[in-house]
Amino acid sequence: MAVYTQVSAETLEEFLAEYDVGTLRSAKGIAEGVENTNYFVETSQARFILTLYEKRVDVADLPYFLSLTAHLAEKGLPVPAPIEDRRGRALQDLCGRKACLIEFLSGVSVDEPGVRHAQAAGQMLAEMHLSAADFADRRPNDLSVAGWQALHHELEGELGGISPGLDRLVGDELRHLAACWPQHLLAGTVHADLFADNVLFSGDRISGVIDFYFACTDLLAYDLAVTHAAWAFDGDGAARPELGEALVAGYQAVRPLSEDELGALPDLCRGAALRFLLTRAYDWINTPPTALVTRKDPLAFARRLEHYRAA
Ligand SMILES: Nc1ncnc2c1ncn2[C@@H]1O[C@H](COP(=O)(O)OP(=O)(O)O)[C@@H](O)[C@H]1O
Ligand SMILES: N[C@@H](CCOP(=O)(O)O)C(=O)O
Repeated sequence: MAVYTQVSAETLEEFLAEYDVGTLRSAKGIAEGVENTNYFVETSQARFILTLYEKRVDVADLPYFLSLTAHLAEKGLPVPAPIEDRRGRALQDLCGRKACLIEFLSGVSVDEPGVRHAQAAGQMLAEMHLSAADFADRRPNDLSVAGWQALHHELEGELGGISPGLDRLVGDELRHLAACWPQHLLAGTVHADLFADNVLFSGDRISGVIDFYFACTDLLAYDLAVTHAAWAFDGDGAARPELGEALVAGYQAVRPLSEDELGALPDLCRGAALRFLLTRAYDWINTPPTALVTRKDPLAFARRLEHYRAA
């Protein structure tokens, strides 16, 4: 459930009156998602998503995220463009939150992706990397090695409560990654959270890429590693190598990886698995049982990490 902030029909009508988008026909809260409040809005002219940014999004980052999606949409990628009101403003204040009216993209996310989905996801990721090459804004990745160390420090002593040995696994892995994390690979603008629930498909074709709220400036190959950790395993965490291969092949069909990137990929995948292990563990420990949000299982990424370490 992700409708944290209620918007009445009257308030929404007033809000839409600032835009050239027609008049309100219907609005419905969207249950999927965890971070923000999302409404599906239909007007006499078109369909939209209305997002109200909740507490975990840093308001100072919003102009970066909105400029990036506008940039990619202008390049013709299926990325939801922020809609501007008559005065040219995309970022608004609504019901005590920052808010944005966003282009609606059709399609559905796939629960159990197949090889063709993974191949298309890899291709799309590379297309986004190329299309963002001239995007000038920068945002450091606060969830890279230093961020993982800080998270581990906060969680120390508590990880064992999730699973015995987890604290040791994370500590060992952090020491390894801090010592070998690549510094000189090609960097650029990355999505950093391209999980299957953020990719909309119409058949085998990608009709939408959403949720750019972890986007940042980091190694392009790390973004591929994040996508690998997200896509190349089944729901129980068992490896699906054919999906991983299809993903990397799709990526390389658009942007071939350098020798150095290929060589670094195993460690980058370990880092990606650790990143989601840590953020999920943080949420696991800090989300009160009464919260509306369903916590995601950190151990699914501990299993991925073990897989990458063994490989
Ligand atoms: N531009 C869009 N077009 C169509 N559906 C969207 C769009 N943006 C979000 N959604 C829908 O809203 C849901 C939640 O969006 P998401 O950005 O993942 O939320 P959160 O950031 O809270 O996790 C998605 O699963 C999707 O169904
Ligand atoms: N993809 C992350 C969680 C981020 O949540 P999202 O709903 O904003 O994609 C994970 O699976 O841990």
